[in-house]
Amino acid sequence: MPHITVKDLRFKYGEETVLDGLNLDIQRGKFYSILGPNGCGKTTLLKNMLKILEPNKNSIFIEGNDIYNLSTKKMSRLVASVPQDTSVDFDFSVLDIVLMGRTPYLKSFELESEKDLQIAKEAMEMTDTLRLKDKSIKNLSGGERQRVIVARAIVQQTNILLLDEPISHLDINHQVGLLDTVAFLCKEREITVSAVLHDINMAVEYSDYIILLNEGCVVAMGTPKEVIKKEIVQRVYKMDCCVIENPITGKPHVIPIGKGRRAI
Ligand SMILES: Nc1ncnc2c1ncn2[C@@H]1O[C@H](COP(=O)(O)OP(=O)(O)OP(=O)(O)O)[C@@H](O)[C@H]1O
Repeated sequence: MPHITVKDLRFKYGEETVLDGLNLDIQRGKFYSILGPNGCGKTTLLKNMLKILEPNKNSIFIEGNDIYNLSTKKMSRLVASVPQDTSVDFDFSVLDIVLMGRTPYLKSFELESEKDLQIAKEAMEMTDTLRLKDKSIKNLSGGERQRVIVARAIVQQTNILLLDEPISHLDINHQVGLLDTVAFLCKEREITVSAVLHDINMAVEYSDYIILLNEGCVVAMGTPKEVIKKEIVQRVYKMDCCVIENPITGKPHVIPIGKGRRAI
């Protein structure tokens, strides 16, 4: 059975159709990247999978259970997420923010245990945020804050991780570090990952499968080699490009050709 099934998912904001009958089978322990041009519905899809937006009955199933019928508490033990906007209004320390990921496991007013602190410490080491633990979340850079919110999602210890542009604020070293961590969780702990990414080449290197969306529909889904082809990328992103083979990994590598780029 797929870990997550999306069946004919349709979603409208008012009269505007944004998701137009999506079908996906997402397998356990695999890394899926969700790609597609701005406004094609990637975040809306993730928000439906998280029940931040209310999906229709019989349209999203986790381990065979219709999420329509799952409580918020049950959902928070099944799915952790990193939103696109990681800004936090409250003046909490980084450690407090990370520990919030343990809330689904605590009773009302119960304090975190030594084990919770240990889980938080491990996640902070994985995301290179431990040295920030006593700082206020309000005083972090965008990239530091993004890594803290990833740590919070990791401590939730769910089998599903949904990430919305998790590397958008990170320098290249932390981009690779973060995707390495997520890929490690995927492989070693059998966590299912769906990450919205804009960097096609990063997605190719880290994903088992790519889901390519356009105008609320799945245009292609498959391995990076199956999906990242010149004709498909040019058509969906409406731009000229060439796709070469990455000399190190043998995977497809997209080189965009802007109007200002000259051939040698
Ligand atoms: N709250 C909202 N109310 C009305 N329309 C919305 C709302 N949120 C998003 N939309 C519209 O829905 C469409 C899909 O938005 P969504 O955020 O899912 O796209 P996306 O693929 O994640 O885009 P991006 O790559 O720019 O983040 C867009 O046309 C957007 O303008």
